[in-house]
Amino acid sequence: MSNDQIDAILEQVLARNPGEDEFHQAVREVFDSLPRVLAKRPEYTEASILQRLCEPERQIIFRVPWVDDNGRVQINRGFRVQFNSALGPYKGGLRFHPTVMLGTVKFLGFEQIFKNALTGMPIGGGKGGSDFDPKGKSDGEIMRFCQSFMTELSQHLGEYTDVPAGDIGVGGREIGYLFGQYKRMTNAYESGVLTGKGLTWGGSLVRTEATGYGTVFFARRMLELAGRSLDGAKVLVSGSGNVAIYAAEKVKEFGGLVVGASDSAGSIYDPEGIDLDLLRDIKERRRDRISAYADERLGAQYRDGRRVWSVADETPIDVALPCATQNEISESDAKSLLNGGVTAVAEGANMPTTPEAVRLFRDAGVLFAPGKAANAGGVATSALEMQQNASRDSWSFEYTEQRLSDIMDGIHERCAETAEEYGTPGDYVLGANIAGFTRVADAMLALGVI
Ligand SMILES: NC(=O)c1ccc[n+]([C@@H]2O[C@H](COP(=O)([O-])OP(=O)(O)OC[C@H]3O[C@@H](n4cnc5c(N)ncnc54)[C@H](O)[C@@H]3O)[C@@H](O)[C@H]2O)c1
Repeated sequence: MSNDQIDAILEQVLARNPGEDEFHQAVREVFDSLPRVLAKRPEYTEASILQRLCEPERQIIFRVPWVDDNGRVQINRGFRVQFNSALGPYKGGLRFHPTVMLGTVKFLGFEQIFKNALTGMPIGGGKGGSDFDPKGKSDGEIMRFCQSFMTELSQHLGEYTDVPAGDIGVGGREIGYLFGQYKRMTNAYESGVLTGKGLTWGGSLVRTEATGYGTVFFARRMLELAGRSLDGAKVLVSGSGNVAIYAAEKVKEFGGLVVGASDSAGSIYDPEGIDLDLLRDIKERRRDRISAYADERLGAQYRDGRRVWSVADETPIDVALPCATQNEISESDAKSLLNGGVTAVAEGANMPTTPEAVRLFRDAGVLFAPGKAANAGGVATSALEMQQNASRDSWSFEYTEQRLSDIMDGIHERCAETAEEYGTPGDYVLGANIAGFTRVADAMLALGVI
């Protein structure tokens, strides 16, 4: 397939999905990596694999009515995009955040197809969520919302059909309420229908830590191959949620110093290294803003409205781990990081680096691990949770963490080898896109035109 033909398909995808900028960005980024593989494998073009990949198998949009603590009826919108099931049941998280719209869910679902393929496990790609904002809601409101959301969604799920998990705004508490309502709606204790469950009711050890830990396992391997290490490295982590906290924890275990973190209101700089117990207490228990950290920790600064990457304007930084949300490293943030001496970036979040920033990093020779490879540890451990549920078993922390570490090394090898095979050694973006794409495309070819 020529570059012109690829561009023409891209134009069709953009025209068919107007206004979905993040979805456009995700598709464009994958397409950019594909000319060489499409030239080598004409059967993908003959079977219209690209066009089929960009059209979700099913998209569900539904009303979510619920009653708030003042007795008022509230309405939110729910989504589930079942994108591609060539490799297994749809698998991907649910995001509850006021910015969620169809294009957000489609971008995340599209990324998820390739990420899940890269893990080597039998899982397809999907994603869901709602524009519901959990911030400032009571437990009762969260529960009523989750119950209403699941009342509709339950019709479309099943351990062999579609298996959601958490994402931004959906943690253990929400998964509990969602699972409870699913159980009630179906009169079945179908553990394998949701992952991220509590440890006493079917969850897997290490699932909570998996995305953050996995990102750091990937970064460690990438640095190792370049003759470097996390030991003694100065690191910035964005966000202070699930992925950020456990990424920071693993960096510390490997001898790195995490000096910055953030939330959507601002960032903190702590030259002595972030006190993770304090951060976790503020974020996980008190559900407070990150500014509280600087109030309670001597020597730490709070930077209202500023991204954590601005810390690199003041002190040298070796590694950046964006773990908050999409497009959170702009071109000027990338310049700050480069001026601060950053040599490696690993994406814990999905698509956190804008295309302009990715270009700057690649031109500067920064080791760059794209999210669909670096943050695949979460979904991989979800697949391990499904395995444990299917065999009515539960594994130890050490065993599960070792499996996660092996899976991340495997993903790293797959990306590195593919980049090498296609003549761009060290290009993890191209390696991840092609390795993920070929695994799904081959399965789609085998399954016929469906
Ligand atoms: N949880 C998982 O297993 C998992 C797996 C793969 C990828 N991811 C991705 O990782 C990212 C974080 O997810 P999470 O599960 O940690 O969610 P979370 O809700 O636990 O945490 C999100 C964090 O990001 C911060 N944040 C949100 N919007 C922001 C903004 N505009 N600017 C700065 N900070 C902002 C929040 O304050 C919070 O600290 C998302 O991109 C998600 O899709 C999560």
